[in-house]
Amino acid sequence: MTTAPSLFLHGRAEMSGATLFRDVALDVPGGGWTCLLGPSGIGKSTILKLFADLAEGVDFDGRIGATDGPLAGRVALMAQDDLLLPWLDVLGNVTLGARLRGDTPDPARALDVLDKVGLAGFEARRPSELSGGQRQRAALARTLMEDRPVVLLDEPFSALDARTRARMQELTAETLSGRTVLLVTHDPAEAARLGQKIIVMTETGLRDLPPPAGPVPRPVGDADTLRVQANLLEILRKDERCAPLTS
Ligand SMILES: Nc1ncnc2c1ncn2[C@@H]1O[C@H](COP(=O)(O)OP(=O)(O)OP(=O)(O)O)[C@@H](O)[C@H]1O
Repeated sequence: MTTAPSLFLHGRAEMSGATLFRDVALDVPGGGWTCLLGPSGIGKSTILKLFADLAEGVDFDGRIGATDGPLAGRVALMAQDDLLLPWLDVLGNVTLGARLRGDTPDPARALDVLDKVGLAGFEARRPSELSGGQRQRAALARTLMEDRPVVLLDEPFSALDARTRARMQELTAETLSGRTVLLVTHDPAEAARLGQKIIVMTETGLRDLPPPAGPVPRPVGDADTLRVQANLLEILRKDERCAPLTS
């Protein structure tokens, strides 16, 4: 893996003349986890797609990229929709990135990652033969297979039961250690566990919140983590348009 760069997105976005978001100033530190929260429809997924150069139909006016040069070829995106190809089995989906790049797929590594996400024995199934949570873990496995310095995760654990979610957070934090990770989540507990930078996006801008102390993933019962989780929930429940903003 090459060095994990810092990212920036400063600007506004429109689609068909309608504003998606305005005057966002987002800075994502390199080599760690940044968590982005905010109300539904505020533009979080659009930001991930802009970084991945997959924001079809979106007019972005501003500056976006990595501080050390072009981002192209250095980004893996796990979209909100799992985007598993229905005609491929799980193993085929998980090794798809390598085949699309013209690389030799590594089925042994893919089977190891599938084992780690709890899908050992599911490699020959089609996506239609999986539950929602299993599909999401297959998509996670595909993302973890990509050896990219920048990883964008759009609600990657949203379909998982609490126990599996905690385990997948730990696996993902361990696997992506040292990479630049931008995680979109609606879950304050998840942001408090994983965020080294925590940002709430509102209609009027971005608000940085101090993260808990300690390395990620933080223990679920850690007192500082629970305090930040509660604080985040309070902030998300309030009308953010009235809250003081830092940018
Ligand atoms: N293909 C599209 N055509 C038109 N509008 C779109 C399209 N995709 C997204 N939008 C609009 O762009 C805005 C931002 O959407 P986006 O998916 O980025 O929000 P989000 O914050 O990620 O929401 P959620 O938390 O519900 O996933 C929304 O108002 C949405 O309706």
